[in-house]
Amino acid sequence: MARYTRIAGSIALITLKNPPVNALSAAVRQGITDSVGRALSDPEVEAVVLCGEDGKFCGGADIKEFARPMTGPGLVPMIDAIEAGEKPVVAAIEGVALGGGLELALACHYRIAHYKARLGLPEVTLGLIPAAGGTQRLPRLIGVPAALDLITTGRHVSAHEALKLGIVDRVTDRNTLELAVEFAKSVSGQPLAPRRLSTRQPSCPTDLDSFLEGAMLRVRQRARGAIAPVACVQAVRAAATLPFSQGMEQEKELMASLFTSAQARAMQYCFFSQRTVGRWSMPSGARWDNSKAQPIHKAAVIGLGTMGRGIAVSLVQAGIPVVAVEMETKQLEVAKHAVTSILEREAQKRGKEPKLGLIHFSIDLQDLREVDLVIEAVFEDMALKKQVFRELSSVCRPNAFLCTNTSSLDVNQLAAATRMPELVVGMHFFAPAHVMKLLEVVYGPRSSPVAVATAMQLGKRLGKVSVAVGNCHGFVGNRMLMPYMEQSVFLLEEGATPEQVDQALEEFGFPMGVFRVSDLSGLDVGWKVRKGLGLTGPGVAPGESARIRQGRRYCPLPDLLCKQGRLGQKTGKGWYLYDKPGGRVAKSDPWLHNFLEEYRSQHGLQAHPVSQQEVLERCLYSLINEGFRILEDGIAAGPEDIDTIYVFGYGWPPHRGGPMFHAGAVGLPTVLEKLEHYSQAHPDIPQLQPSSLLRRLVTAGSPPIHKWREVVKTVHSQL
Ligand SMILES: CC/C=C\CC(=O)SCCNC(=O)CCNC(=O)[C@H](O)C(C)(C)COP(=O)(O)OP(=O)(O)OC[C@H]1O[C@@H](n2cnc3c(N)ncnc32)[C@H](O)[C@@H]1OP(=O)(O)O
Repeated sequence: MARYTRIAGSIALITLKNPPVNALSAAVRQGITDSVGRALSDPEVEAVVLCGEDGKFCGGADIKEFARPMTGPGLVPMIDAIEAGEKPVVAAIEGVALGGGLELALACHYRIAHYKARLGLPEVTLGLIPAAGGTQRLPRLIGVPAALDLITTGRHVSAHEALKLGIVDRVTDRNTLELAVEFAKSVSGQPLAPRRLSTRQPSCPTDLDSFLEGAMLRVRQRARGAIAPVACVQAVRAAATLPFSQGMEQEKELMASLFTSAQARAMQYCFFSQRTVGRWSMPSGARWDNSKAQPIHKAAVIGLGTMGRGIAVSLVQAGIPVVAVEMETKQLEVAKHAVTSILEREAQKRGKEPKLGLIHFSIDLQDLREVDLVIEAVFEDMALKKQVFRELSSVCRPNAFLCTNTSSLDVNQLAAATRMPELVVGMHFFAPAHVMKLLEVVYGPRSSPVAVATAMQLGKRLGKVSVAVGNCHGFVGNRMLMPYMEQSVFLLEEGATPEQVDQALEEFGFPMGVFRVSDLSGLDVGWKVRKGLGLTGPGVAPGESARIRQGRRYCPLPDLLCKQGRLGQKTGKGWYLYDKPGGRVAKSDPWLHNFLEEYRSQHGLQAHPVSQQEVLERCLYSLINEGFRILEDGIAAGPEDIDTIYVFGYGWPPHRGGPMFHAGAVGLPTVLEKLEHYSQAHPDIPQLQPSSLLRRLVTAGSPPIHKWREVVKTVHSQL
């Protein structure tokens, strides 16, 4: 709803009231419509101030209403009435003005923002366009290039950037409402026509066509297959080339085709999943709302390789003092130089001073005595990590939280090496750790709820999307990746090329196919893991067949490439060829194609044409199947957790919701049928055998994804 009050004699104050973000629900739209009508018809009112309760202007249209039939007044007529009114309306923007919230502010004749406010049109991240006039008014206010940037990326801008761009008229560190009221009085009686954005001409680049073509190319590259960014460009083109009313018609048509699309559903599911994972729970019954996080005043990172450096940068950027530890002076100096450069570069990008004073570099573990939390990021070796945890346990305060950044090792074994195993959790960051949004918080059987709550809270402070997961090899993300990667190399044995597999995955929407990713991260990473698991190297029993391990099919191709020194981009060759070591542009490598042919003939393998459909079904359904096993095992609390991990950490296209959402969208019976088909064709690949949870869900009539937890619960209660 909206509250109407009269203040300072002649000012009508309209306050949006819909906690927590004053979203524009039907009741709020009705409240605004009624209040604006009242203010315009009251002869004693000279001007209007529009604000939001509790320091938040407006978080936009009410996303929860999107799935229901529309009721109440429409957003567009409400907004148009404000702009057309004969009394000045000033938006007092505190907190957020996002989506429909910013569109509402754009219809006001003046905008005043608190310096901490954030503004933006994030509809594209929900699979939509800003269709309450945002695509038509913003270009008319700040010009086509700047508007296109905001609309196609959905990024939020600070109040100061908004002022520079011309979105707001004033930024204040005073009481925004008081200033807005003073301002409203000062502009009362001034002509309103120039303030109505719908009447302005947008400023366009001289080469508009080529500018828009370039923009279209970029959005298509950035999010392959996503339809909303394309519609954003089309809507802004309409703003640049058509009169306002026709532009609005186009905006409406484009929105109509997006609103009910599968992509919009998927992206809105992602939005709510991100919030669902914040309400974490553990099988013990510990939850986000009954476990209290401890404050972290000072942290430490031990091991300053690529991951440790990124984690240290993340902590410093969040304003947390850090002790950064390496074992030897020489390594410490190299790391210090690298971390300082990243901090300086990142600060420059944000127009801020680097917080170099917050980081202390050391080779002395005694420097960790005062810290509240340590994140270990040493080499991925169990014996070494255990040694580090033993030392940390004796050096650190008894109540210090000890976290490991391991990507797959057993957190419980590390906990066992300490005096306080309940204070040990995994904090699995993703490279580069200061950029990637995902954090897997891994709890072992002995991790205390306080330790989990503290790691989750710290993740939030670092700006991460934190997901609490159970302890198993590879946790959630990497565990699901294993069958996916296995399928991709099996497909090479059967006749596919890396190019074909990558193309299929990239057309599905991944930014990079599996082989390009492998070249980028280095083939030796997986090689080391496989050695550790006894799948290759000295751990393999003598006489064991090259293509069978532990009784199941194994593909030695990645190991063979590693043995030849083909480790990916860093050596200039891997699955692809690069112009030099460290080169980034992947080219097809005839050597590799010959190598594959020789390998197949050596092992008596008959190559057959592999279709794009087979690539997708085998790679994606084996990954999804593992996701069902993870749910069955209680390693992830729900499908939303898995999907959030994949969208934020593994490049799963958000417009496809995440692997588990995708399974639901394809249809669980179809996924089951395909897995049955492929597992019959490949009985030596157990990962293709459908999980019992998938079977149960299909038997239960394939309920919608938000009901899966109930089926999982019945599985657990029967165990
Ligand atoms: C014709 C169509 C015209 C316009 C279309 C639109 O306006 S689409 C909506 C555009 N707006 C957005 O995309 C903003 C979405 N919200 C956010 O980005 C953040 O929630 C926000 C506002 C920055 C606040 O972040 P914070 O971290 O403080 O809170 P949190 O995200 O946990 O949200 C708190 C609860 O509010 C719910 N919520 C947030 N925004 C909306 C919304 N627009 N509609 C409905 N509900 C919203 C959110 O789900 C949380 O509730 P919970 O029950 O915990 O899930």
